[in-house]
Amino acid sequence: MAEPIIEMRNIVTRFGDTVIHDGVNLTVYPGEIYGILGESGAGKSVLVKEIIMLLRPTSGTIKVLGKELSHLNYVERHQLRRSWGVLFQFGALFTSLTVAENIALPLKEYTSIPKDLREKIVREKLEMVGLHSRAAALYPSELSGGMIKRAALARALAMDPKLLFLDEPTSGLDPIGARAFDRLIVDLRDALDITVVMITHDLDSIFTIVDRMAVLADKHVVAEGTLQEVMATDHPFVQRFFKNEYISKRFMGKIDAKDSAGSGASDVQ
Ligand SMILES: Nc1ncnc2c1ncn2[C@@H]1O[C@H](COP(=O)(O)OP(=O)(O)OP(=O)(O)O)[C@@H](O)[C@H]1O
Repeated sequence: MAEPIIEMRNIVTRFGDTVIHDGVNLTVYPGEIYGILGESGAGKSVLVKEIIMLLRPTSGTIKVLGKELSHLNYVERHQLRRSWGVLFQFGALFTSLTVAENIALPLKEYTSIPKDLREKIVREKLEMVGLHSRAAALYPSELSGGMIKRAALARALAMDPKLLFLDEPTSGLDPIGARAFDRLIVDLRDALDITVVMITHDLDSIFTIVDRMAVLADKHVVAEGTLQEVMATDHPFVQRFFKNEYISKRFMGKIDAKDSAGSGASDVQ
């Protein structure tokens, strides 16, 4: 198997006396769409913030792209940050900037690319996420929910990242928009050869586009692996989350289809 692109080992996270993670381990491999699942408050966002260096764990080690985060100096941290894009929940676009200005922001902040080239990159990224070039001049308040997500995704892709972090990417979208966004994630992964880590509660996404996942509960990763591996775990949260009749009826056909295809999640729509 390839070298992991992200490795978390024995992560402990405490805020004051409150323990959020008590020995979390997970491994993400290149090219995967990796899901992080768990109840509200389980510590999914904190875990991702630790990977992208917005928070430091109390103890434990995190390796991203072969680099151990706690060993990096200021310049190395700055360089590593350029290797990923992040789509926060609700898009988090700057409301006072147009879509084009939002997408160009990381390019302005991290590079000295001239304005005309920046504009070309913005056009490219808009096309990549399926937005019309007319969207460039619009402000976030003029966009639909789906367009905001796509614009925020375009901004996350501005620096040609190797890794993409998505926080509940389909939340707030209608079912058709959510499935279209799932397809976009798979297409981008395939076309750009990126690794995607996404926090999600969306069963459709979990059953159709996630390759491997970690389930956070009781301050630990209680299950990690493919859907079949995770569903074989008898932890009560996993049982509650996956094993009820509604889910079985709705999704079992899809599991079989994925199994018989014998390959990646993009086989199943
Ligand atoms: N900077 C912080 N300082 C103190 N406590 C924090 C901080 N960030 C998060 N927490 C706490 O850590 C716990 C886990 O939060 P986190 O946002 O990671 O949960 P989550 O699993 O992502 O939940 P949700 O699905 O609701 O977004 C929560 O109890 C939260 O209040």
